[in-house]
Order: sequence, then C-alpha cells, then structure tokens
Amino acid sequence: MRIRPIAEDSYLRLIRTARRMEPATCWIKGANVLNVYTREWLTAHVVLAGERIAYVGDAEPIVDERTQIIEGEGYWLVPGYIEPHAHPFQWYTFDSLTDFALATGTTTLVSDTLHLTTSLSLEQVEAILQQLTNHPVKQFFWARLDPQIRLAKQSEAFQKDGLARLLAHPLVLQGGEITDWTGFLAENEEILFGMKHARDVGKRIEGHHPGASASTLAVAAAAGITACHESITAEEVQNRLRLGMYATLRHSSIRPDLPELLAGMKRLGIPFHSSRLMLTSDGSTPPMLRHGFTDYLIKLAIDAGVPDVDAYAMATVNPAQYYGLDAEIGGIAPGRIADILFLRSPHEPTPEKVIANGELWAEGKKLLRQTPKINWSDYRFPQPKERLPLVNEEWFQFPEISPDEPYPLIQMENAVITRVVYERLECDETGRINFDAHPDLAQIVTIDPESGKRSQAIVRGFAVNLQALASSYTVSTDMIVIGREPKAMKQALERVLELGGGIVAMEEGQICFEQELALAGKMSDESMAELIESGEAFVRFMRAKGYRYLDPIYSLFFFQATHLPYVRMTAEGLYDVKKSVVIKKSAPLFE
Ligand SMILES: Nc1ncnc2[nH]cnc12
Repeated sequence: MRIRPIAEDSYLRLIRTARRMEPATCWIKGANVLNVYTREWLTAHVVLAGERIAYVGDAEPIVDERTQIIEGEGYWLVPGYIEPHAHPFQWYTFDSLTDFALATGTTTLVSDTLHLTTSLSLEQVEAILQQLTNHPVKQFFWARLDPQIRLAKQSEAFQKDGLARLLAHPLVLQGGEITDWTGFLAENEEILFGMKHARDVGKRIEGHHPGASASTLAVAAAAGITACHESITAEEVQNRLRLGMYATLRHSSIRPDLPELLAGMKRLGIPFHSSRLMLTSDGSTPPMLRHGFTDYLIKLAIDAGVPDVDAYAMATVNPAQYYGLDAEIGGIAPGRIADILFLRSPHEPTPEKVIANGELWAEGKKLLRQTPKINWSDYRFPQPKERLPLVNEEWFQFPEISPDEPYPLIQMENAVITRVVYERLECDETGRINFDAHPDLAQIVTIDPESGKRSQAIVRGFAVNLQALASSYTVSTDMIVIGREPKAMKQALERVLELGGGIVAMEEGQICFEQELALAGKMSDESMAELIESGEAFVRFMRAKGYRYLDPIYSLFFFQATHLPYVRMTAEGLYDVKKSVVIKKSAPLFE
C-alpha cells in the first residue's frame, strides 16, 4: 500500500537523482545509518529528492547550489518512529499529540477515532481525518466496532452502514480494537459484520484480550484478529506470536509493563528480532509523556537489554510491515518517504533533529515552525451546557440505606479494575449513609442528559474525604461526579458545564483543581507542555486525597467502560459486567 501517489515530475526526479543525473535536494553526508532490513549500522550517504529517499550508500550525489548538505558524521540515523495504537484524546487533541510526536521523532500514528465517532456525523469525522493528513506526521486510523459502553446512543459509526463506510475509508487501516468480546461470543450482528467486513476489504483487525487463554486467542485468530496489545506476561506474548498474531508490547500510564515483559521474553527465549513485535504507549495520559513518546519506549527496551537494532525495528519496520506500509515508511532506503531521525548515540532514541517528508521539522525536541491545525470550531460537538442546562442538588443526595442490609460498593482494585463488595454501612438519623464514619468512601454519580438518567453508587479506593470532583472526561458522553458533599458536587458540575467541559474539584466552596477540556469534554487545545504540568498537578491533588493507584485520569475515564471488569456505571445503573446484570438501577434526572 502507498501513503500517497507521487507526482509525475517528482517520480522522474527521484529516479534521476538515484541515477546521479540530477542534483540531490538534500545530502546527509557519511552518517551511521540503521538498516532495519538487515539490522545493521552502516556508514552511508543518504540522498533525498524532495520528500523521498533517492539513494543510501557510498556514492556521492550530484549537488548544486540548492542542495542542502548536512554533515552526518557523529550522527546515528534511524527511520521515523511509528505508534501503531494511539488514543489521541486524553486531554490532548489529535493536533497536540501529533505535534508532540513529531518533536520527539514519531512520524506516523495509527489512531483511535472514538470520541469523534460518538459525537459527530460520519461526514464530519471523515473531514477531520482528511484534514489531519495535512500534518507532517502521517496519520491513519481505526474504525471501532463497539463504543465500550452499554446502551450507547446508536451513533451511525457503530451501525452496519457506518462501519462499512469507515472501513472502506483509505485512511482507516483496521477494525477494532475488539473490546466487546462478550458481544463477539454472543454473535452480536454489528461486531461480526464489522470483523468480517474489515477482513474482506483487506484491513487488519486489532484485538483486546487481557488475560485471554491460548484457546480464546485461537478463536480470535480464526476470526481474523491479527494483533493484540494486551499481553501482560511474556507467556501471553508467546501465545500471540505462536498464533501468527503481532504482539504489541505496551508501556502505558495504566500498564507500564515493558521492562517486565522484555525480561520475561528473554527468560522464555522469545527472539527480540521477531518481525512481529511492536511497541505502543496506548494512549498514555499527559504526565507519562513527560518522559517522551515512542522514543521513551525504545529507550526502555534498550535499557532492558534488547539489541538496539531490534528495539528500533519494533517501532519502525515492524509496524510498517504490519500495516502494509513498508514500501513507504519504516526504513531508510531508496523510494521511502524521508522520515529520518538524527540521534547522537544508538542508545539515545530521542532525536536531535527530525526530518519528516524530506523537510527538517524539529530540533532539540522543538518544532521549527507551525504545523497545520484542525479548525475545531468547524465541528459541532454537543455543548455540555446545552445538554444539561440545569443541575439539581437532589441528584447528589446520599442514598437511603438500611444498616442491617449489606450495600453494594464499587471497590477499586487498581486504576481501572473494580469489584463489587457488599457491606453494612453506618447511617445517620435520616437513614442515609453516614460518610463521616466512612472516610474512604465517596458517592459516584453519572449523568446522561440524553436518556435523562442518573446512576448512583458508592466507591471505595478513589479518594479519602473527597468533597467534590466533576468531570466530562469519561469514556462516554456522560458526566461523572464523585464526592461526599452534595452542594459541592453540584457546584463542581456547574463549573464543568460553564467551562464547556473539563475536570473540576471543589473543597470548602473553592475550586482546588480545574482543567478545561472544552473539546468533546475530553480534550483541550492547550499545549502538551501545559497539559503535562496540569496532569501532574491533578495526580498530586489526587495523591494528597489518598488515591493510591497509577493513574487517576484513567480511573475517571473508565468508570463506565464495560469492556473492563467487573462493575461499571452505566445508563441502566450499576452493572456487573461478568454476570450481565444491573445491581442497582438508575433513576430519572427529572421526575
Ligand atoms: N480502550 C480504550 N478506549 C479509549 N481509550 C483508551 N486508552 C487506552 N485504552 C483505551
């Protein structure tokens, strides 16, 4: 597959430059160049004709006064990195993630379309995908087959016609990730249609199989799933590879698994030079990006003992091959698009310079000029204040309980996994839960203006003595409010609505944390540097409030995500995912 067609005159120029009949546009003189195909470092000249590589080797090119000559001595050149599994909406936007990626050497992203497809028409989604291709980072996408929440509004992207339309889109490289495995097993029509269709139109299908046995994975492979990024042990990596799947090794803000996975793989003798290994940061939230992006993962791999050439291959030629793009990207070789990173040492994957499409775009982790941006105001995401003009303090009244009857609690096991436990709780004189006797508990309320429903439950493990936190940053289009003070919970939600979306915490009537996320309630147009600072401030705030797990940002995001075990907040109420039963029903917002 080709990334884009080549103009006739550019094609001729490429051939003539390769034949040394025409001058190079750029000559990188005598650098150490990684050959990802033979996995060796070779001293070579790299010669460009416009956006493509014309020649790599010993011969000097023809030059003229317009040839840009870059002294390659002392540099180690590697191909631009490829992130095969991005979720570009974790506070950052598609734009700010791409800028950050470019500055740190990732020149291709394959991205989730989730919050576009749940909020916009397919025409608008397609217009955004098309606009994103103006960015120097090459961008491709996946068509989700399920929205990861129960009783999702029937957005057209998840109907058969919509799925077929998205899967036919030239920028969409795969279907998935298949998070609704229960739906697959129940032979859900749309999911099976989407998988078969992806397969029939020659696209990849990505799985999502945490903890799956070899026999479950075998079913997934039979159904056409070709990669999965959910291995958390080396044995799970091995199971995937043995089935002919690609295993994407993940290091993310909720699962920072890479060093352990690699140590286990060494123990099992899984070859690091396998072409079926890729790396992903799987939508890490801003604080994790303090360390970098794909460059950070490669560094971790090298530090864990992976030979440097194999670590680079995991983030370049392997994903390029997986997506059928290796004639275009993933290597420094003739005919490829010139995405070239200049490193100071093979053990230091953060590039000093980044060439993308034959042009120098970044130096010292800074972009040299503005990249094309999406004009987000052209796209009408539902406005929180219009969806929910009135907030009622009653929604946050504590539930009446009986001190003799065990009450269902959401017990957090880690940042995203929850269980239901039943406990007797102390009540006050009004028959409502006495939160003073239970400092580690908080009320959690989700609000869905479209269905006019609110779900209410009690959570343990999120925070201690938390007065109020409201968030439009959720996996769905709902709002979530957590806390112990109904008045403060109302105020926090009102502030989120006023911001047009975001996360707000209140203490003693004062805002003590605030992050605007006015784009779809999930993203802000602040720079990545600002979002990293703010994300770190949020983590500090939550730690001070007793949060003990890895990533409070993802905790908020996933309280409703029914692809995760074991209890979730849904429009129907508190829901047991394994048993498929509602534990506690939702209530109407307005009687
Ligand atoms: N399944 C998922 N959906 C949306 N964002 C994610 N980030 C990591 N996993 C995700």
